[in-house]
Amino acid sequence: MAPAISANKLTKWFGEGDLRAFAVREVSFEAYFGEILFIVGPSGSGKTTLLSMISGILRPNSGTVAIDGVDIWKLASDQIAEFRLNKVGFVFQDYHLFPRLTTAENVAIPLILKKQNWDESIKKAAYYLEIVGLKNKAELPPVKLSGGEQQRVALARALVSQPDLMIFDEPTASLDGDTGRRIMDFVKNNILTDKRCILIVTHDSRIFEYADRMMKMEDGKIVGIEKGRND
Ligand SMILES: Nc1ncnc2c1ncn2[C@@H]1O[C@H](COP(=O)(O)OP(=O)(O)OP(=O)(O)O)[C@@H](O)[C@H]1O
Repeated sequence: MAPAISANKLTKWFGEGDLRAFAVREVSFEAYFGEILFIVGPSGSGKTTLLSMISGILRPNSGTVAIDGVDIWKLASDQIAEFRLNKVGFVFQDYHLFPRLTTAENVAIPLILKKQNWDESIKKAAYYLEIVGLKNKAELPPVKLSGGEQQRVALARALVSQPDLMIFDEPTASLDGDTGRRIMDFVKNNILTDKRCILIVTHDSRIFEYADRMMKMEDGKIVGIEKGRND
């Protein structure tokens, strides 16, 4: 089986000439199905830039990234968009929920984008809301939900496409310690499968115990990969 992610000498710079600054330099690593890999490192060390290249958002200047054996930056741009929609589930730090839509409609968005039937999409959204324990909140707008509940709506929305790769950007930053741990317990027990790889960028040391491995970045480079404390 191919690794979930295989990055080879991924490099991204911004600016040209004297102003050229490297955000990510020749980063190579593999991540595997069935693991939770944390990416940690100081602000500005290149974590978001790296995630953006892995998930088909930002084209590298050089290097390659294969997701489940597919070299994504060799795909045509419409295929890259399809890859993003089908293979990657994003959970953003501030959830990115649409305030005027109900919780179920928010979760259904990826299906609507894939031109699936509205009623079917809402039905599937209800199913994933049940998985994240929010079955009875389907009709509410996000503003009526707590921070932890909104985080779970974002999770449900990332799950509806059945992605192989789930990417969480600071998933617990705005949550209290208990809620953060509940979310991470949920991710570990209900979302991680042996066919899924979860990548988490975080500064939150309260959740480091959930990492199978931790990759540390500094100044655009990987300076260490160690086994996490997760057993
Ligand atoms: N669009 C851009 N244009 C110019 N420079 C950029 C751009 N995006 C990122 N950078 C620079 O690249 C470097 C890495 O940024 P990046 O956002 O990847 O770091 P990070 O580790 O995710 O930081 P944080 O933890 O603060 O989110 C930084 O020096 C940043 O200023």
